[in-house]
Amino acid sequence: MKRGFLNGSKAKSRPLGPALDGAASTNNQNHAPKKFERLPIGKQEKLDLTLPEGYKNEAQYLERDPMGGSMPDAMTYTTVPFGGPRNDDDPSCECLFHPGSKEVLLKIPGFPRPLKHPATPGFRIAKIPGKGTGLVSKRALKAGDLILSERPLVAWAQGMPIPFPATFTRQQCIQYQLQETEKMREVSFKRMRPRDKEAYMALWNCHKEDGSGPLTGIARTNSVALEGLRPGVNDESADYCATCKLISRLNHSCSPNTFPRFDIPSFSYRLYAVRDIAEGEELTFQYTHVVNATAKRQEALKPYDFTCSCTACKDPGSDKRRAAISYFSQTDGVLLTGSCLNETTFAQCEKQYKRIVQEGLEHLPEYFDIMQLLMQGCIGFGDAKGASEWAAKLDKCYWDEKCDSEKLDDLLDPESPAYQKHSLWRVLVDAGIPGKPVGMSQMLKQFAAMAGPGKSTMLPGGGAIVNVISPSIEADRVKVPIWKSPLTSSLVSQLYSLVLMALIEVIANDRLGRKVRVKCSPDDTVGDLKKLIAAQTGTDHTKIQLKKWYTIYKDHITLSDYEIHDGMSLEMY
Ligand SMILES: C[S@@+](CC[C@H](N)C(=O)[O-])C[C@H]1O[C@@H](n2cnc3c(N)ncnc32)[C@H](O)[C@@H]1O
Repeated sequence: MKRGFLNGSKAKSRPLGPALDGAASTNNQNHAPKKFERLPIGKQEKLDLTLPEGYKNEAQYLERDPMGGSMPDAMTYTTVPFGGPRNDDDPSCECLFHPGSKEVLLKIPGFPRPLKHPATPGFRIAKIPGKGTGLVSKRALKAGDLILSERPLVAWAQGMPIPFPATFTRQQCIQYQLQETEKMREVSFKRMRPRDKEAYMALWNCHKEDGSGPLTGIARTNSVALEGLRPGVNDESADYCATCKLISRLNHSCSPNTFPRFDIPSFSYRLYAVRDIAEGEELTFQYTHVVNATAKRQEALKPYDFTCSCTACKDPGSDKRRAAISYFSQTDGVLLTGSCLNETTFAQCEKQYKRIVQEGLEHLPEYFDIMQLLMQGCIGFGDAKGASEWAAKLDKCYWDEKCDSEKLDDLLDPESPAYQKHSLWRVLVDAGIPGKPVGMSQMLKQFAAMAGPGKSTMLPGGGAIVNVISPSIEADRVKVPIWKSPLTSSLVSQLYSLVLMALIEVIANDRLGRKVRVKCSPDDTVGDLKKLIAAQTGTDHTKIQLKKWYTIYKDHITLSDYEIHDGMSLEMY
């Protein structure tokens, strides 16, 4: 499962989930996988491979001294805790790391720290009709309750540095990748304790006939995304997939009621309830991006050999609500901040919150974001009671990495003096009620604050160019026009919509068939567009060339002069 399972697009709402031990979306294309490319999602066509004579995988895999660090250019086998388990009950995890990952852990004082267990376990293992084994709540759980903590059995690099014979087709490369991956994992497996080996081999495997070996098949069925350990390799494919004895038994739901958050210092997952759960209810997780429409979700779940029959899959109104959730978080929601809400946009945020709850999508980052906005809006309107109710909900979102209880502490009591001192206190009442003017400089400051340090340029004469980098849309760019008259708060929110509408989306295709989608303004120059592409791909913008047929686009010419329009595809070299 790539619960948060590794479905590969936006880290923000990345599903965990089994099966996705490899998230390349390019598996149908006829090119060799790149150096760290993950194994593609889904079942593969099994092929008999004959290697070219004398061909050998030269990649280096080292079993190092337990306290030693990584070697450049070599993968490292290691056990957490380093040096092996400290006693029989100490959970251990066998790892295959990229260079640099082990160093991240060596720097953490007291690594690995003890696991944080709930006072009483919140689950039991049970047979679930039609789903095999699963987990069920042992007692009534509240949103934010810790259900269990678990160190994975294995944490393996998803993309391995496997060189491919030049004569191989893409499908042959994938088969070779499966075979070589299995060999590397066998070394790791041999290092495990007998009872951990047994627990691993007892897990479900839906990749028995596609050329995946047993270790890889089980990892592809059960692994959970593990991020944040790849300082040496600037490539998403260099993330890890972890397989657990318990969490890997969670079955899928499109409205999951749990989320496993990985805690690096203790090298363990903490499984939280994301809403109230009744005693005896099945505990579930998402295997794929659940904001997608039903048909798309069912397609993505095919490799797991089941058809999802959860409430959302059967509710004809669900797709529309999920599309509205997605649309809001990628458009209006991106630009709104607590200090620029008004009655209308606040009401839109409330609707977004209700849709998320109705769809049972509390595990998504969007749930935390919208509640934060609503809390800030209440502060801006001078409503401490309303704000404290949102603060109390936010304070329980332990599964979300943005949850910071210390910051919320002061806001739990509506009588707290922290409200009067808050930088947003009554800003919407004092400066932004409909009809009251909001200064140009105030609006620009809001845009600049959204963009973050160094992302905006104030223009002489009163305009600004702001690059808004939001977690959900990675490189959106907003041009704030020169605005001479004072603005009311409702004009400001209209302006946000206008700015969004004015943006076009251009698709840059590279030679390997990968697509980079960029939102930009028709007034942008080709040079600007290259910078936006570079911001998404992590490449140097001066090295990018954009073409369409025989036209090589020149940096100083605008997109509208080249008649580049919304939805147009360009070739990128
Ligand atoms: C990661 S395993 C989950 C644990 C598994 N049920 C077991 O017995 O070990 C994934 C497999 O569980 C089953 N499964 C998961 N979610 C399901 C669902 N919503 N409906 C039916 N089967 C499901 C499928 O067989 C899937 O391939």
